[in-house]
Amino acid sequence: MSASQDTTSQQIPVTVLTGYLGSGKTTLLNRILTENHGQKYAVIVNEFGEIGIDNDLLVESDEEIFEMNNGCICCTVRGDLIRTVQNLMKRKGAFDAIIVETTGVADPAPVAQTFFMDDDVRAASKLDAVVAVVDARHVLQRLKDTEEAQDQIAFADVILLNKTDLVTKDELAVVEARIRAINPYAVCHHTERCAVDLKAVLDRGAFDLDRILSLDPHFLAHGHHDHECGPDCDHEHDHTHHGHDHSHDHECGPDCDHEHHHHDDDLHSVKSISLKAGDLDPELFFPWINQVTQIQGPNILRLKGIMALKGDPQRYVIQGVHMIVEGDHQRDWKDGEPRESRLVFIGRDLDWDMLKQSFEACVAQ
Ligand SMILES: Nc1nc2c(ncn2[C@@H]2O[C@H](COP(=O)(O)OP(=O)(O)OP(=O)(O)O)[C@@H](O)[C@H]2O)c(=O)[nH]1
Repeated sequence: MSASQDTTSQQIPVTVLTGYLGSGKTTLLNRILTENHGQKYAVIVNEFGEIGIDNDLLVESDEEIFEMNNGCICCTVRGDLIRTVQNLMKRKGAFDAIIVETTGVADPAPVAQTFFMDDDVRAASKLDAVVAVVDARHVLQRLKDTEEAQDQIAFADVILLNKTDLVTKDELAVVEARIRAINPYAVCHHTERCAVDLKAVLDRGAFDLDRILSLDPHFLAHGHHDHECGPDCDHEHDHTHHGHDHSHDHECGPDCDHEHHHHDDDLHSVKSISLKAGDLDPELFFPWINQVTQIQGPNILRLKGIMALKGDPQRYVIQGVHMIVEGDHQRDWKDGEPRESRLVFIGRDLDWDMLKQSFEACVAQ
């Protein structure tokens, strides 16, 4: 678990661009490539695993995905992407950053994991952020019928809620609430034809342990929201088509950091879970997080957290993708800053009660 400061400066930042078919990825890409920002981008587009037209049209190509050594099917890296990045690296200096546009129906995890997990790729490049373009007009339907649409939102650090010209203000609010229910932590911009300040999209440092918290104002904010959920609560953390339905029979109070439920009629719904505690016992916490990610890894799309470890003057930041967790010290806790441990999971079929209880068992005595 470490993030070397020395290597990061030489690593080329990589932005992974996701979004369902027709959401506006190419529109954004064209904007990035034509705006006058003085940066040179290498763009890797779309075609992973798809057969070239010159190949045998009759053969369905399997995506080339390698399991990591631990054999977990959730932890995969893409051989084709590794080779493409390696080839690009031979032309080092020719560009400042890499953008990978994934296919509209692709699960973004293997692409992100390749940058997160493959040693050679990682030495040369660093994952900057996962950006999802969402079609405001069609996303609600897509969320009902495809898991990929959920995964793309769940995985994102930055979301462009695009095609706002095709929905009313009220419809947009419903769509945004639905997106927030899947991923309350991404920064969300409303756009028409992906018109957004590119600084909001590029060079975000969302996977950079040093910057992860300072740059993302929404990250972890939800864990200590300052509203009170009342009987009329239509807050984003629980939506069903049949009215308000917290699955636990309590009423959310001001410290509610309850799990975030989603529409009943969706496929295995993605939800986010925020956990909060004071100082943790590192002897308990590290074995716990390793165990949780080993057991629940396939269902964990993203995890991020900042930990106060007993006896440790520094904030400890962790993040993960499926079973792979990475962590490092960030900076000293400031005078007067409450030493608080906060951990967020975004995933599918996560057992909130088990996670909460076992997390709280790591609290330092
Ligand atoms: N009305 C409207 N149309 C848009 C907007 N953004 C993009 N489009 C149009 O939507 C269509 C799809 O946009 P693309 O940028 O090609 O979408 P994509 O995600 O690259 O599509 P795939 O490559 O099929 O996955 C194009 O006709 C765009 O001109 C928008 O904000 N409003």
